[in-house]
Amino acid sequence: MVIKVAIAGPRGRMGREAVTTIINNTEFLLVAVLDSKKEEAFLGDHIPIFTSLNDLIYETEPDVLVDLTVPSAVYEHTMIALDNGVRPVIGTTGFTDLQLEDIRNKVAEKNVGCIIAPNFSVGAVLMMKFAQMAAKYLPQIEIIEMHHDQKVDAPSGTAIKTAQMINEVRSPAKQGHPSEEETIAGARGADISGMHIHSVRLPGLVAHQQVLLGGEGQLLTLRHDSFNRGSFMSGIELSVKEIMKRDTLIYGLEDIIL
Ligand SMILES: NC(=O)C1=CN([C@@H]2O[C@H](COP(=O)(O)OP(=O)(O)OC[C@H]3O[C@@H](n4cnc5c(N)ncnc54)[C@H](OP(=O)(O)O)[C@@H]3O)[C@@H](O)[C@H]2O)C=CC1
Ligand SMILES: O=C(O)C1=N[C@H](C(=O)O)C[C@H](O)C1
Repeated sequence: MVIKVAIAGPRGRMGREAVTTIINNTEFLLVAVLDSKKEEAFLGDHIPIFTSLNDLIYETEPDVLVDLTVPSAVYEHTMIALDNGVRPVIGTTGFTDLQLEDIRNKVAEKNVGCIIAPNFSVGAVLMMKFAQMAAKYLPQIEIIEMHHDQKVDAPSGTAIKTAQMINEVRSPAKQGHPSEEETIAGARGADISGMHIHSVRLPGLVAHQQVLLGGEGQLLTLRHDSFNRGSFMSGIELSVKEIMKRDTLIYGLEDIIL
């Protein structure tokens, strides 16, 4: 069975690459795209462009919605898709905890599968898993994530997910000197249960993360680099296929890759 896919955010850095990936895969049919504006009726010569997700779903009946947009739009897209029985595969980052909880409840209510993947690259998923394994033994941790300077959310979804996975094995604990003080606000980065996340934004970067785990006289560094957005495409293809078999919320690709 060919899977009917719609993509939200087709002009973006990720969306452009995802359009090509989905079109080139004979297991999928790209039925429509959702954009924030409509300068033309079609993408290429025949893929209709919509600015309303409700209209897109009504007219083209996709099985799966791949969302690669912005934090301010993705929650509404996810809820509309679930309400209409369309399975969301979400790459967009920047969800609040409350939004994630709402989506979890909506998935349970509708029995429609949904994947929220803060990072689609297998190397990044492995880095997060290795960090979780290592955190049992080296629980003093700083995460440094580095991205291109057009990214709107900080910290990255990957860094937050890494900290959440580490939190499953690490008890909350303040790190550094007990009475340390920031003389310039933000110097120690964001604090998640005592771990610190530092966000770097520079032109030329794509997506990079280091997890530093310190111990007496030693440092373990786990590092992953995405040098281009092709690194995320096999994770999108896998997610689209996998979500057709699921009816729960999958938050993080580790649950289907590892
Ligand atoms: N999970 C993963 O592996 C990865 C996730 N990401 C995440 O994916 C998202 C997109 O990243 P990136 O491609 O770099 O971002 P871009 O800013 O390049 O692309 C976002 C696109 O979404 C469009 N858009 C904005 N609002 C809407 C809307 N309401 N409906 C439809 N389209 C809309 C924008 O159009 P316009 O500019 O005209 O408003 C733009 O074309 C980010 O959240 C990023 O963090 C990125 C890489 C990998
Ligand atoms: O905005 C990006 O580029 C990326 N966003 C995701 C994130 O926030 O973790 C995934 C990857 O790091 C690229």
